[in-house]
Amino acid sequence: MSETVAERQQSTGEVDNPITGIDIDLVGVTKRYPGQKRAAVEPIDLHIPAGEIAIFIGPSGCGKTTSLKMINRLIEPSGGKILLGGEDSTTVNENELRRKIGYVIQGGSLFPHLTVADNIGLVPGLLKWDKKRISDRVDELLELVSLDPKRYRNRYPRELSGGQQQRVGVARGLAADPPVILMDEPFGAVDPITRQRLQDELMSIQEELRKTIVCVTHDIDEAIKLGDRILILAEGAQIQQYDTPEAILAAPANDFVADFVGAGSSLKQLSLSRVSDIELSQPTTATIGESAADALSRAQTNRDKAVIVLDSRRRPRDWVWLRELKSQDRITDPGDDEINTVDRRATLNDALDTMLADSHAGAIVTGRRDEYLGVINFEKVTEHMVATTAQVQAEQEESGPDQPNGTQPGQDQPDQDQTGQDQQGEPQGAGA
Ligand SMILES: Nc1ncnc2c1ncn2[C@@H]1O[C@H](COP(=O)(O)OP(=O)(O)OP(=O)(O)O)[C@@H](O)[C@H]1O
Repeated sequence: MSETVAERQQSTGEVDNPITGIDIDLVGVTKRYPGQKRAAVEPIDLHIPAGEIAIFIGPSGCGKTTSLKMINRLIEPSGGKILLGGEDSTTVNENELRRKIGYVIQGGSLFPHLTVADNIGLVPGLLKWDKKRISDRVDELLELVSLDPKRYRNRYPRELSGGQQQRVGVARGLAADPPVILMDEPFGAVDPITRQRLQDELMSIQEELRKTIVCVTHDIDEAIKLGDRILILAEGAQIQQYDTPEAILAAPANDFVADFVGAGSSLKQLSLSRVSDIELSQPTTATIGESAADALSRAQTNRDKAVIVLDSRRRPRDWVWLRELKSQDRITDPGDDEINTVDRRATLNDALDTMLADSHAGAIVTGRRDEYLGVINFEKVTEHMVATTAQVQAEQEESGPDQPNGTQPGQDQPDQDQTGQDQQGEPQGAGA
């Protein structure tokens, strides 16, 4: 199995933030629902290292959600053991489980009659934190998920957009600072651009907090983008492959995986390229409140056609054409309007999507806590993609046509039973 970012950082000592997550181990875990002929989860062995994001993916009904929910005992296993940081989860009481595991589901699933603050403060309240501590924690988490506490803490869920509700859902999952976060299709209910922003934010939060995150998704691109490791399951939660996205794309373990990863998996390697691989341009910036004439004159000297407006914490708030500046006295705050940005960890595919939704032929790039970093340009992305495609093709020609089980990534597969029953390749990666 190839090395993950967390492993590399550990072995080289280049650790920015300490890991706050804990190991999760499934040992011979099974689940048979009453009256079920075939077990939903046949014995599964799995090790998820502390500080990593593991993504569960597989066809509908293969047992992803059941496997996830057994980790926080929303579903009781029929057999086997689940260890959290080496401790058997069946010996842990309910409050201790709440403290250890945060849970985030599609749409945020907020309580409609509670404010944002009360939704986020729910678990800390159950854990009997005092009011001041809960209130401070709510503000801290709203900042972390890029919602201004003053503006949002007293709103009700119906007063938020779908993406904002989902952010509050993430904040609620993080509220008691649990080492483990479980996410079930967390970004399934929002439009593609919001989905991409939420994924970026999750990666940014994870870089800071280094929890152990287990996430179920139906979207292979989301799995490739977010996962340190991807677990590909077939019916009965049988492990087909459990490895890094790079390793799975380069060498699918069997036909089932190759088929699941999908046609053009060599091209999918492009979605492994990140915004941070590209040199950013640095157009003129201006700060809210400063003289518009000063900003205009700087932009004209730099031969820029537009200016990026930052707030006092250097977060991008607007991208204005010079003609709009000419009618202004001061650089103004655009208010509630959200600006499209991409995180530096976003994939180039995401960056392209954001550019297409914008009229500037570029996308504003942000780093930790939404801080402005520069602009990624269309030409730079296409140049990089052309170079990467050429490299992937050259590597494929060099390695010849033989792939595991005679399958070439991207090659059309014969009709297969999605249950995996017709597959010849042995499931791999169990207990890896
Ligand atoms: N409460 C239940 N009672 C009986 N069978 C169930 C129950 N919950 C799930 N199952 C069955 O167990 C199997 C696994 O279900 P699970 O929800 O874990 O799959 P999944 O991979 O998450 O599916 P999806 O991607 O469609 O959400 C399915 O065959 C499902 O019908």
